[in-house]
Amino acid sequence: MSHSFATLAAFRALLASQPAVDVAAQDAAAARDGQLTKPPGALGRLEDLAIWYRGWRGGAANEISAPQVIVFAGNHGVAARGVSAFQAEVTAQMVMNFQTGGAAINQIARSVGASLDVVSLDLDAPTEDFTKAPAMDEEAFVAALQSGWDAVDPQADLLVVGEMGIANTTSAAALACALLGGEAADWTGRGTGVDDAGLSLKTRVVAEAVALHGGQGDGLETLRRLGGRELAGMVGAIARARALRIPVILDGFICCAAALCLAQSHAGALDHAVAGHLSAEGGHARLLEALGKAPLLQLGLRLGEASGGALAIGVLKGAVACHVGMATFAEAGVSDT
Ligand SMILES: Cc1cc2ncn([C@H]3O[C@H](COP(=O)(O)O)[C@@H](O)[C@H]3O)c2cc1C
Ligand SMILES: O=C(O)c1cccnc1
Repeated sequence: MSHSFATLAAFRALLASQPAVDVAAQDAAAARDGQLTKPPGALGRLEDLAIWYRGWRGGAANEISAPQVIVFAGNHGVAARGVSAFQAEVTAQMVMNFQTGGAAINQIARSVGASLDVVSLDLDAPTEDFTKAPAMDEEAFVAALQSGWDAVDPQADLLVVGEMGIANTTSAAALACALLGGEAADWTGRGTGVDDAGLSLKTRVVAEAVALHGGQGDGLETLRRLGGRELAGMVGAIARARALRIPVILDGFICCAAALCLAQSHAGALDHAVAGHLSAEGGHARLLEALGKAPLLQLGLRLGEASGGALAIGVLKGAVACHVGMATFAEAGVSDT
């Protein structure tokens, strides 16, 4: 079942009626986990992951065979302030690179057996510079949420969302600072690699943006003001995955900043999501702590493009494969003491 929502109020209403975890499926998975041929707890977090995954999928126990990766692309008015080490044209150029298979995410998605969709969101119409005005009006914001909602494949059994958008670590830092407090400097990192002068300019820009838009509304309203189309696209997709009972792996700092907006508007809206990795971008560790999510991987990545989340597909596949395929002590004739 798909929905279109003409207004933000309609999207909020959908969020209020999302499915909960299937407790019976979760309990059955926990019971099965206890009977598998291994010392109790010996598969560590893989055991919790498998139980969590089965709880959200419900129904028959299957291995993960149809993971979907979606990369949303958008352009930011604030890029004109010089907050990135790269120019805004790179967003569209990288979309071409995704389409011809030349980016990191193309290789990673293929290596873990995931499909890859790239959703380009009005690259010719950057959002407003949010140091001067809200990034998006409601119409643009809702359209981006809807694009994310529509991009999820109902046949997928796992979703990873990520982004491409020059200057979007500035947007992510402003969102985290506005919603979680602290100083702009606590949340502002080097992104694509700005130098010291660039970092201090970027920190001032984040502070200006938070002074203008902080405390003006809940997570979704803050996302409209300080976010971007690709961040809103990720939020729409995470919400649609919940409606379809598709578990989600979050990517790095930018993805988690977008996800934070959803969680701050609707408590529990990320219960069907895990954190794929800890990014090297300053602020991600604190952001994950606020989300209450421990990362699956820590590889020093600071790329975005869903790359860290997609790498974590392999971990989740391994967890579910063990859960589904292992013999129980009784089946294998292995003594359980
Ligand atoms: C060639 C290239 C490929 C990328 N792939 C992801 N990003 C990442 O860098 C950007 C965020 O950093 P900032 O806020 O400093 O602009 C985003 O587009 C993010 O996806 C890239 C950036 C570049 C330059
Ligand atoms: O963690 C991320 O999402 C990230 C970090 C730096 C640049 N682009 C993305």
